Amino acid sequence: MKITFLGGGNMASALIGGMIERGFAATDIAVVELGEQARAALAARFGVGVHASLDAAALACDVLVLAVKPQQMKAALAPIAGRLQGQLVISIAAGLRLADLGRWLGTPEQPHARVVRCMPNTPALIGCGVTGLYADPSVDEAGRAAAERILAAVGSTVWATEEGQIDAVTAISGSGPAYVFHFIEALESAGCALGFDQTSARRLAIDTVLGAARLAASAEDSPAVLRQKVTSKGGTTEAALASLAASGWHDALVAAVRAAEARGRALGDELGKD
Ligand SMILES: NC(=O)C1=CN([C@@H]2O[C@H](COP(=O)(O)OP(=O)(O)OC[C@H]3O[C@@H](n4cnc5c(N)ncnc54)[C@H](O)[C@@H]3O)[C@@H](O)[C@H]2O)C=CC1
Ligand SMILES: O=C(O)[C@@H]1CCC=N1
Repeated sequence: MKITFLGGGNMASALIGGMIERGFAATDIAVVELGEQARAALAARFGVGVHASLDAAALACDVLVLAVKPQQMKAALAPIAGRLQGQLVISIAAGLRLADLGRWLGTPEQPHARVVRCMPNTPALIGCGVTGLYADPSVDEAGRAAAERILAAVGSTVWATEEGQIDAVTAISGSGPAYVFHFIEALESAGCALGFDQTSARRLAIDTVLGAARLAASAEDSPAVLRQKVTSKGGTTEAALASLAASGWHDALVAAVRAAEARGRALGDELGKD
């Protein structure tokens, strides 16, 4: 399976790194990237083929992964509109809808329908991603299996039953690593405020998140039960959780995820108008 990435930035690098780690051949992967330095870095880091434009060589693939920013997508696809020959297209762009991508990839009379909309996340780089997928109903079983094979190489996968759920996946797990990194930053600052040097505070913060996530993933207990097991009556955790509750932490996070989902839908509305 020959795979071409359109756009070789953060997310494409995370996917390519994870795929190669899991046994995909670098010689089966090509990247179309505008930035000269980025192209050189991708070739040196992963050994993949690089192209400055979506020329015929880059288009000679089975799967085209769309990995430019949503705002860059329409212009990036203009040179190939109507030129695809049945390739499976996988879009990882936030917000952009299948109907609009199909129009931009094909012609107004004949949109390209063989498109799967996906939302991975950056831990894909170390094989620990999670991706939501939704396929246009016309995508056949082989197309779904190909998309699944690529994304499952870099983490777990969840198929959505309707396209709108991809905006929710974007808000939960696509953007989610940023929420967790922000949490780590805050725990690290607290460690520094309580007298640790930054290196030690960071170690305490990161290993706490890592250990708790691994425990949550492996234990039979729910996260709520695991939390209760840490929280001794009249103890330190209870004091911390009461302080978090008083500051509206839980509702603030739910509101943040809702804001991300709304932004995804708004991006689809704004950019799909063209
Ligand atoms: N960063 C993240 O955590 C995630 C990002 N995404 C989606 O992935 C997509 C890419 O995001 P990032 O990698 O973060 O952005 P990025 O800005 O790091 O990468 C985009 C790359 O595309 C290149 N590019 C722009 N126009 C081009 C064109 N016409 N031809 C070839 N290359 C072109 C840019 O030079 C840049 O290197 C976005 O649509 C985003 O919504 C999805 C999941 C997570
Ligand atoms: O912030 C964004 O729009 C992209 C989509 C999910 C993660 N990063």
